[in-house]
Amino acid sequence: MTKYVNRSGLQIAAELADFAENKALPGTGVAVEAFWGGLSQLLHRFAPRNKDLLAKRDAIQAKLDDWHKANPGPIADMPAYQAFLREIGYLVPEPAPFTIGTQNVDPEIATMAGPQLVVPALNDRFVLNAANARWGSLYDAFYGTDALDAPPAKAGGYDPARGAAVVAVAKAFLDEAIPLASGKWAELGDPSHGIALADPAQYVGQSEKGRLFRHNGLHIEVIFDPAHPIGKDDPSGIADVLLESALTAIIDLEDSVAAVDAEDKVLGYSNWLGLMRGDLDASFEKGGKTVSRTANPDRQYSDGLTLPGRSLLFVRNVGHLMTNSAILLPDGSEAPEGILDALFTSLCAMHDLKGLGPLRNSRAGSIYIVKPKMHGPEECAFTNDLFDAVEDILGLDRYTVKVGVMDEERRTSANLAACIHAVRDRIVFINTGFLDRTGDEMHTAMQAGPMIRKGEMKTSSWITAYEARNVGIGLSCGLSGKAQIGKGMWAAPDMMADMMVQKIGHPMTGANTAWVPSPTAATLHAIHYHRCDVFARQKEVAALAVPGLDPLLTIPVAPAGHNWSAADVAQELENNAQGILGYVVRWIDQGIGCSKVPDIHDIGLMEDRATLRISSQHIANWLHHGIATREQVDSAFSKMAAKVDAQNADDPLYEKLTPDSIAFKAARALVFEGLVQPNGYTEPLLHKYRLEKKAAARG
Ligand SMILES: CC(=O)SCCNC(=O)CCNC(=O)[C@H](O)C(C)(C)COP(=O)(O)OP(=O)(O)OC[C@H]1O[C@@H](n2cnc3c(N)ncnc32)[C@H](O)[C@@H]1OP(=O)(O)O
Ligand SMILES: O=CC(=O)O
Ligand SMILES: [Mg+2]
Repeated sequence: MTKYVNRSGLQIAAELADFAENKALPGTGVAVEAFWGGLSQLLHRFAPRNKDLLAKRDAIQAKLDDWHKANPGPIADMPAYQAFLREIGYLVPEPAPFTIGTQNVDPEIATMAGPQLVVPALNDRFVLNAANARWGSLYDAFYGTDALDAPPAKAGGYDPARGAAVVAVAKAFLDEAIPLASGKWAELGDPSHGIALADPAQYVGQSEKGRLFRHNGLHIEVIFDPAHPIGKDDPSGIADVLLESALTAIIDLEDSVAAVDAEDKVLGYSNWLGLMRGDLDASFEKGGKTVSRTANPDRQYSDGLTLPGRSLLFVRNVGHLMTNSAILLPDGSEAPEGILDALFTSLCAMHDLKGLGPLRNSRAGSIYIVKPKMHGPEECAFTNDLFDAVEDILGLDRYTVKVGVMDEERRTSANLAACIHAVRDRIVFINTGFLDRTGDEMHTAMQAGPMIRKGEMKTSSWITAYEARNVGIGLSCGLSGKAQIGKGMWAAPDMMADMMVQKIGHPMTGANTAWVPSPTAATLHAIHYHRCDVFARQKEVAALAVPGLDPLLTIPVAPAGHNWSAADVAQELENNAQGILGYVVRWIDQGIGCSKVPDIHDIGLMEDRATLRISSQHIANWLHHGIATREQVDSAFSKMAAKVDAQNADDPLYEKLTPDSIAFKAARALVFEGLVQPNGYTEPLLHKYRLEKKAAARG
């Protein structure tokens, strides 16, 4: 049972009060009483408005459901459909042309182009790794992944044949990014005689063993060390090639975490505080040894040049939907979690702004918050007002708190310019969160008919229009040079060869960042920003026509006469059921919010709340429209439960899925109650069953 203490009329979980009063507030200049008083007023002012916005979502969805019931199937009369959407306030008027006015933005966001890493906030080992992923070894990234087109490493230590292939491909990359005046990097001899570059201006400086170069705004450090095991066999003593990789990273309190109560929230906030101070550390067992990890210092080069040693960090708050028992309002109800996140994560970031710890995050003096799952401009305006109020409580200058708007709900995509306008003086990114967006696409048109298969979504017309509109509208609102236009996650963490082929498509669209799931993926994806000059590309893309609403609003309902075979249906159900079970069992039983789960083809896919939203809504949709029966769905769940058990056989903490296990019930509920989940979200059921599991574990 949560123990509460009373502060300014609120019931605050004791561990959260302790965190605030003894860890987060000291040094910030914000007095304890003023903080709790401010929070009390903040909740008084914003909790009812938050509730109204959620009620509006439900009211709109109910009208959409009725409309689709009356007009089943794909949209036959687009003008009539759009008129209806305007009438119910789903589509709102476009703002007059405008340019965002955001100030004090760090260059990693405004003027540089490179990968963005996302990491679950509750995992200290991973978040430190993410902060340090600003620089990554290209040799390691090729050696350890299928991005290298060479036979796998032979067992038993370093494989020299694979190593040679790594060196060859890394040097070929150097020939592309920092060509020599004559010859190839593979032919470079003793570097002490100097390295003549085709463009000498690319040389930036040197460190003890490294030579530092720059291309397309990104740094490359070539390490020369003839005493190193790799360098000693290299004709010029090159031991490694380091790439500036994850320019920015998002410490995620949302899609990738399981945070259901004060205990979990305090863990997430503590890790964020440690990162903002620069004194977070983590110890863990790896390869039979205890490893300690801390945040890397900045990097020093000749002539006093200092480069950031860490990714510039954002924190992703939760959206407007959930409440959390960490704080109870005077009427005993739970406080909206997004309001808590806004205040607590901003407070923690003051340790960075005030330089209270050993390291700095934002050199420009900003706090970077990603806000997910907002539906339309009114909800963006709510966030803007909320951040104003947070700044007032904490004594921060107006617009210190910046916002990244996830374009991941359909009502936001359809009114994107108005959404940007609502936060125009604090916006630092728009990003296509296509995973949540796909879930919302399905739920919005749930009543229209059976959806196309999950695998076909990525090529359907709405998603193409959505991606292109996001860039086009972002450019027309003046984001280039001031803010990020971002692309979504590469959700196949082990498929790096495919990523190398496909993900260059992201910078080519004019996006100056895109999400990657791991530091290794960040280093490999960085290559794409050497191959594509994004800011030049943005100028070309700005001249292209932006797709209109018609393709965006074309719903992915299967045309009449679809004829999926019994085998197609079984495969679709089993694939979704496997993803759901594999993800949910670790979420509910172990509190792991992001997992790599093998799909039906045994490809490990990143699963999180957003991919769960897709899979659960897809089955719910096919069930609702009679493409599958309850019995078929249950049989897919039973079959896949055995498979998921086998996949987890090596995990000593794993508990098998049985019909009575809480995790299995949660997975079934996500599908069988999927139709009535708000906007098809997974959080309400995930939280309910995780809390049940935690209570059961406490006895
Ligand atoms: C829809 C959306 O919202 S997408 C955004 C949310 N998704 C995410 O944030 C994905 C983040 N990624 C992850 O959580 C993980 O990469 C997973 C779950 C996909 C795979 O995790 P694992 O199976 O443990 O990965 P794997 O075994 O290949 O690698 C683990 C190593 O990589 C590191 N690593 C993996 N992912 C990350 C990451 N995102 N950030 C930092 N380090 C990471 C780990 O620290 C670990 O290294 P260590 O042993 O030195 O500490
Ligand atoms: O948050 C990202 C998404 O794709 O959803
Ligand atoms: Mg999302």
